[in-house]
Amino acid sequence: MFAKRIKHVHESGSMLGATRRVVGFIPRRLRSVRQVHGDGDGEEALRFHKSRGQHILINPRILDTIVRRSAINPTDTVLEIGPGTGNLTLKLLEAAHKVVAIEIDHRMVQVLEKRVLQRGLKDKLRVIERDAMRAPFPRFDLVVANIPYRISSPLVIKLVYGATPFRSATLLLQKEFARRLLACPGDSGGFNRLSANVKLVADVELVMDVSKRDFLPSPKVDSSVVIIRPKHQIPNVDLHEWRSFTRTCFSSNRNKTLGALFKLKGKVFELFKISNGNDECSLHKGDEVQDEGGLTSFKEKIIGVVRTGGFEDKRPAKLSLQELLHLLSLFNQAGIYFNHRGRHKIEDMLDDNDE
Ligand SMILES: C[S@@+](CC[C@H](N)C(=O)[O-])C[C@H]1O[C@@H](n2cnc3c(N)ncnc32)[C@H](O)[C@@H]1O
Repeated sequence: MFAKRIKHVHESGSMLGATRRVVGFIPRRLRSVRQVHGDGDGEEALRFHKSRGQHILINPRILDTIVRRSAINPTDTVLEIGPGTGNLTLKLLEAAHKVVAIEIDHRMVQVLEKRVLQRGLKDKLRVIERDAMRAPFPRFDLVVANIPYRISSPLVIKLVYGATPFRSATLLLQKEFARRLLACPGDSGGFNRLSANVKLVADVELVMDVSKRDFLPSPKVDSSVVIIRPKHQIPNVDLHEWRSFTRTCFSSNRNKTLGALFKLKGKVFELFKISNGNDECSLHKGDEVQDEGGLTSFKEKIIGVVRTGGFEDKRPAKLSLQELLHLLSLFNQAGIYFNHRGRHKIEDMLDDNDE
């Protein structure tokens, strides 16, 4: 109990050292913090929930860098996912025309709104109290956020494959996750389906690494800030088909060759609706192979494309985007298409396992 009531001061650079010293006494498992905001917001007893990724960024230097590197114009509307108690929000409000913040936790919204009101910035903030993965995004120019790491993958996909055009997304992410976004084919950082899907439509830049000590309570992992910028021009490919195709290629052991992957009996048919010329096969997960002769020849056709394209011995995690696109075009030329059950809504895409 002795350490369960801790006082810390938000955002005050002069108090940060003191905060760090206090934080030093917090047991690893501590999840309850009594906060006193440095800007005179009064006491707020808050229990931070690990399950909601509630790790508050307390280092003002990092907060300032995030805002500065986001290059916010005074006319911009910024979307913030998970504003928490508002340390980042207050700085965004000073730089932007408007901030739209989506926060799932009512207690956080209450603290945030109180702090914003006290600063006289209420008119610039719109809070949407919802799960960001379920809420439709409003129009925005930029995203700037220290997000809950649990939703990193679906959130990044929702942004870069979403309908709203935006300039950039500055995100504080788990370090390993950020490295995957930055990875190139063959990198030890782990080029995977997520890397391929994001790289097709966006450029990713590393801004800085952030220590776990810069948060309260301190998470178990280190973090990184990245900036994701949607590309102005993307390859001429059906994005829904591309995503289904990358699911096939990265669906099992990263080290499996494409030859072995596509040879796996049933694998090809298991995950997708596949159209084969006029002879449409609509097989879904769990379906049995009905027409052994027809499907076997179809399977051979698929393997033939992999072989004649020179991809049989190659591994998906080592293929460049150009090579992946080339393989997809070879399939299409052979009358083989990948469509994820014909589903085209972004919400459906979010079920995907990108990691
Ligand atoms: C890592 S904290 C960031 C807090 C604040 N932005 C900061 O930098 O100090 C993540 C915040 O996201 C909120 N959150 C968690 N899951 C969410 C979701 N699905 N949709 C919206 N907000 C969520 C949490 O309640 C928490 O306030």
